[in-house]
Amino acid sequence: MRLIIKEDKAQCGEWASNYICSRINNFIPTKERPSFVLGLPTGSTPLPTYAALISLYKSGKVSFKNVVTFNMDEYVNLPRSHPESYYTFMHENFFNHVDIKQENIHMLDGNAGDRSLAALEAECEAYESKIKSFGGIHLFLGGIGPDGHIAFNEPGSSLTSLTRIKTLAYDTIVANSRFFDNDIEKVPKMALTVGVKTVMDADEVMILITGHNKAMALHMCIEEGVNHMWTVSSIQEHRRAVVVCDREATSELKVKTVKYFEGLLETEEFMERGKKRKVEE
Ligand SMILES: N[C@@H]1[C@@H](O)[C@H](O)[C@@H](COP(=O)(O)O)O[C@@H]1O
Repeated sequence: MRLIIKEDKAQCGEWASNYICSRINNFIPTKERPSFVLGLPTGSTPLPTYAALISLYKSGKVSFKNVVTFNMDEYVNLPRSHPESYYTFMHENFFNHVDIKQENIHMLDGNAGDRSLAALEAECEAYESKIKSFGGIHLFLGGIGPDGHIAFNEPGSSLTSLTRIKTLAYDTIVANSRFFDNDIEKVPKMALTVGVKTVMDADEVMILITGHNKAMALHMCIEEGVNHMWTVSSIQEHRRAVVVCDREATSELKVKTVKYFEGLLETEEFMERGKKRKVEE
C-alpha cells in the first residue's frame, strides 16, 4: 500500500486527479474491457478532486467519453431530485461539467421499484451484475467516514460484502445531519451501498482521507490490522492500493510512519528526476 501525504486538501485533490487522469489516458481498450471503469464516492472529501478533474477536462488534458462510472452508494427513499441525494451531488459537482455520456453513469437507485426490500435487493444484485458486465472496475476512488467506514460499510460490516441495503450507524446519521439542517430526523436511515468486496475487487483502489476528524481512522487503516470495525483497513490486503491524505489527518500516526512513507516518496521522486535527466541527455 502507498501512503501519499500532502500538505492540504487542495494538494490531495490535485494529486488524485492527476493520477486518475493518467490512468484514463494510459488505458488501452480491449474487446473484453472496452471502457475505463471508474468507481466514485460522494462527500466533501472528493470535492477538490472533482474540481481538479473538471479543470483538467476543460484544459483538454482528459476526456471522459470512454469512461464508465459506478457510484458507491445512495440513500434509500430520498428522491433523486432532492438536493442532498447523491445523484444530485454527483451531477452538480462532477458529471454536468465533463463530457461523460449519460448512459455511462451508474448510480444505485434508492427508490427502485416499489421500494420494498425485495425491489431494493434486486437493484443491488443488478448493480453487481452491471459492474461484471463491464469486466469489473479499473480504479475505485473512495472517501471514508470518521469511523473508518468505506462507502456505507459501517463498523462491523463483512469484509466480503457485496452491494446491499444497510442501516446507517448513529454516528454516520449525526455526521451527515450537517447536510440536512443539522436535524438527524431528516437524515435517511438506510442506504444502498457497494460492499467492501465490491470495492476491493477493483484493479486499483485509491482512498482520500483528509482533516483532523479522520486522523484516528487513518491510524487504524495504516498502523493497525485488518478489522471489520474499521472497514477501510481492508485495503491492506489489496495489491494496488493508495491512500492520499493531508497533513491534518496524520496527527494520530507515529512520526516514524510519516517519515517512512515520506521517505519512499522522496526516493520515487528522485528516481523520476533521474529518468527525466537521462531522457534529456
Ligand atoms: N457514504 C458516504 C461515504 O462514502 C463518505 O466517504 C463519507 C465521508 O464524507 P465526507 O467526505 O464529507 O467526510 O460520507 C458518507 O458516509
